Amino acid sequence: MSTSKGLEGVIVAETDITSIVNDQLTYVGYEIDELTNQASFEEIIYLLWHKQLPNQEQLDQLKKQLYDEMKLSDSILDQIKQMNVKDAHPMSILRTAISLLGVYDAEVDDLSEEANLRKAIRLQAGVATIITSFSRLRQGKQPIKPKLEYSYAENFLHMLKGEDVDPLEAEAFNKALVLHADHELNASTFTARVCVATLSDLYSGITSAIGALKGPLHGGANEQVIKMLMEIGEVNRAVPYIKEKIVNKEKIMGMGHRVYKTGDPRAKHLKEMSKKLTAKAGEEKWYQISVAIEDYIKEEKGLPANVDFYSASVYHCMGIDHDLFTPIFAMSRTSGWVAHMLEQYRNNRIIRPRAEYIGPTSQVFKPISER
Ligand SMILES: CC(=O)SCCNC(=O)CCNC(=O)[C@H](O)C(C)(C)COP(=O)(O)OP(=O)(O)OC[C@H]1O[C@@H](n2cnc3c(N)ncnc32)[C@H](O)[C@@H]1OP(=O)(O)O
Ligand SMILES: O=C([O-])CC(=O)C(=O)O
Repeated sequence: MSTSKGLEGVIVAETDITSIVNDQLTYVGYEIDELTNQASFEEIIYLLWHKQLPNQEQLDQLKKQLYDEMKLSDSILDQIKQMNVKDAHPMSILRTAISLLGVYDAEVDDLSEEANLRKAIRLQAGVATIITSFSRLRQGKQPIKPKLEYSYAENFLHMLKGEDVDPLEAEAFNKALVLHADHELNASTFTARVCVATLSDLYSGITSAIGALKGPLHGGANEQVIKMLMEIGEVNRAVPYIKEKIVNKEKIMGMGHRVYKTGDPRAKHLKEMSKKLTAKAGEEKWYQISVAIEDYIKEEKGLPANVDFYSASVYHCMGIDHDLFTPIFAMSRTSGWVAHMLEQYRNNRIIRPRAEYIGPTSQVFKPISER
């Protein structure tokens, strides 16, 4: 048996959802650049779940379904209020609240495609309401209802902030949702697929995936990036700060990728939005510090910025709390997790690799009195 640490380069599934070839990313065969510049997040949800772009009627129906499911029941809201909302990390709250949605779904164990698509809508809508309601509750404010005329991105910002939505922020946020929607067999998507390959349910799959996304080597990196930018504080401190980290053999968050070697094609879009939004907010230094880090790491270590790097300054300049950055990633990625779980159910076999045993052998058991 040969091992591949971290399963690097191992192909364990065929998929017709997302492809990464020569550092080019496509969703169902559409180039990510084209989708980012032209598509709404709702069109991406439809594309990932149905493998085709929606027509106007299909899109309107999806938007209405999402809007209808964006109202959380009082019992779920009451239980969120009972959680440790002041101190717990929002990813822990989200993981628990998504699991609760499954507790209240009568068709939780109906694994038919029709039931799974209904559950998918509840999950995709619920994740937005959970994050925004929780965020308002911990500030002592009441949750805000969605608006039918708003897009998914606009509704999230509206339900979070309780204000009219700024068009540039809505554009940036929609792009971020499109860019984070799916990414082949990343760690959280693989986790979701492993979970449902036992024929467990969709809520369990998303709950497991949120747990995997939370870590700083994966989705949790975006929160670590903003922490780093805040610690650096001024542009002239960026390079000395990074040099010290490298000397101490610490990883620079938002840099490097398992699959991309020349560059993450999503990063440039977020970089562009970071430039625009930091300028609008009069906080250009976050963009300038980010560019200084990116250039230095590229030159010194040959590592590219990944999707988590520039999303940090984008969300910061939109006034979003830093600990909500990873939940926002989860909100977008719910669309991809669902698509992959549907694919797994359609052609399922339990996922059960092997490990090579390297521990002691031929041990003789001694009763506890002799140990
Ligand atoms: C949405 C996402 O999940 S994107 C990734 C988000 N995660 C991060 O940004 C965290 C920082 N990055 C990393 O930890 C890694 O690059 C990962 C987890 C993304 C990929 O990990 P792997 O493919 O296992 O690469 P691995 O960690 O083995 O790194 C290979 C080499 O590059 C170095 N390296 C990789 N990333 C970084 C980094 N961010 N900073 C400094 N050095 C790095 C490693 O130290 C290692 O060097 P060595 O060969 O001299 O020991
Ligand atoms: O693919 C990966 O390993 C991580 C990543 O970029 C993502 O999940 O978007």
